[in-house]
Amino acid sequence: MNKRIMNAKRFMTWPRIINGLTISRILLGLPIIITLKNYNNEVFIFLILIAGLTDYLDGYFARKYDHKSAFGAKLDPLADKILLIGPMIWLVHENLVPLWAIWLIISRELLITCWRSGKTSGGPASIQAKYKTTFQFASIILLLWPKKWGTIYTINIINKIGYFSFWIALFLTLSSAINYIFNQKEAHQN
Ligand SMILES: O=P(O)(O)OC[C@H](O)CO
Repeated sequence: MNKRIMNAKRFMTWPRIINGLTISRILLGLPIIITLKNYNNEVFIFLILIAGLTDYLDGYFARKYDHKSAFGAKLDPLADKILLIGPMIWLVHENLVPLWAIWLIISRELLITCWRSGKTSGGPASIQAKYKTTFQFASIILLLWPKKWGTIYTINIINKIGYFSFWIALFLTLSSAINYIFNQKEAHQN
């Protein structure tokens, strides 16, 4: 086999691919903010969906190839937070959600990051927290749905579903934090 291909294969180990996917999600945070600032919501949706895909794939590969690690358990939720905090602040900027709700979410995310940093296991994400992140993603996407992608009527409905999802996300954000802190055995390793 060609030496270069062999070297590339040796470099592309599963832990590197998994962490690479997670880090790419962090890096997507900046272009995502720039697209929002430029009101380019079409590209924003495209980028955030790619970020969502990396979130799915890093977890999928970690489970499939049994490469779960404490480092990965800490990095993966942190990447989600770094990615989503920008669009959440943007929701306030656009008067789509109240400032106090985003303050609660950001405070919770900082608190749980601090809690997780002290865990030797990495404090793997609970199922409830995974739903929380899914609802955060979904509400951001639906609230910032491009105006060109539908009629006034359909956009209005999409935005309303997004607004409703946002409150579910807030509820899950707070309740999952309470479960982490008071019921730590419920956390799942996946
Ligand atoms: O609530 P956390 O900090 O456990 O984060 C959950 C992750 O974002 C799920 O992928």
